[in-house]
Amino acid sequence: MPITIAINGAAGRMGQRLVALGSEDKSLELVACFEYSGHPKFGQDAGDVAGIGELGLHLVDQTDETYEAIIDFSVPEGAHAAIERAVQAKAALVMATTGLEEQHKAKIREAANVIPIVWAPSMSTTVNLTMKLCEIAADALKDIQGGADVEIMERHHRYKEDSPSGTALRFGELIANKMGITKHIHGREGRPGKRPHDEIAYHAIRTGDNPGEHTIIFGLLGETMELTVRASNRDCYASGALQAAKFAAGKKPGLYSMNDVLGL
Ligand SMILES: NC(=O)C1=CN([C@@H]2O[C@H](COP(=O)(O)OP(=O)(O)OC[C@H]3O[C@@H](n4cnc5c(N)ncnc54)[C@H](O)[C@@H]3O)[C@@H](O)[C@H]2O)C=CC1
Ligand SMILES: O=C(O)C1=N[C@H](C(=O)O)C[C@H](O)C1
Repeated sequence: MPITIAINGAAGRMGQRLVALGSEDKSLELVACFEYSGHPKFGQDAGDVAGIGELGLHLVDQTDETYEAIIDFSVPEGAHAAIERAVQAKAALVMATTGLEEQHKAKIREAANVIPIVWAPSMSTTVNLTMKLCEIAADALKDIQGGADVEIMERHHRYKEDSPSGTALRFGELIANKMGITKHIHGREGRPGKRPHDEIAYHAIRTGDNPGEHTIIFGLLGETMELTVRASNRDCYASGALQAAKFAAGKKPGLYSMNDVLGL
């Protein structure tokens, strides 16, 4: 039997790719497409909006359908609604929205007591693999003579609302934990003076339609290592989220990561 899924934020850039890929996947059945009622395409057929032709599923803000998993790519308020929907439906939740505030994060942790939740700032396989590689690098370089400076650059499309990306922040958190770094700064201007070692700096670039790239720089005296991971379109995130929904449906309550989903 296919796993029944719902998508929250279904008319968005990511939502449309989830509708397209989710409706093609024979192991899944797309049963609900949620959207904000003020969206200009609210009420329209979700397949038409996604550019794949009529699916017979409309963009709604409520439904009588039951589903085993809900995938959220929306905004913080939408994420809040998705958590409530998942708890009410006793469904698994895939939480992909970034830029969440502490109140939303606390709500996710609380909900994980009653439902299974996969929560990750990036559902991409190569991004999660690069995170592992960065942890290895950070561990190896933490005590290197002369020190290793870590800086994180990310590039995204002009429409992105949060900065730096959730993925950049996660890279920084993982590296900081390994290297014992406590200071996180965002860009530099004026005369900040000599760079302290105990610092990770984030640089966020917003141009055009870039679907996302991250470069993590480990700068030593005499040599530099850079790890770059780059999406060429959004399907790496959408297919990862669908894989996460299959993984989580029917699992016991708890918080799961993409490492759990991907077996990394
Ligand atoms: N974890 C991951 O792998 C990835 C995460 N993201 C994150 O996903 C989020 C969405 O990204 P995009 O699709 O590019 O944004 P988008 O702005 O194109 O789509 C967001 C959609 O959510 C809808 N929405 C707003 N309020 C809502 C509500 N209360 N209930 C349901 N839907 C609501 C909007 O109308 C819009 O259609 C962002 O936070 C982004 O950073 C994006 C790509 C990958
Ligand atoms: O908004 C986006 O587009 C993306 N957001 C996520 C993030 O903030 O990390 C993931 C990906 O980089 C695309």
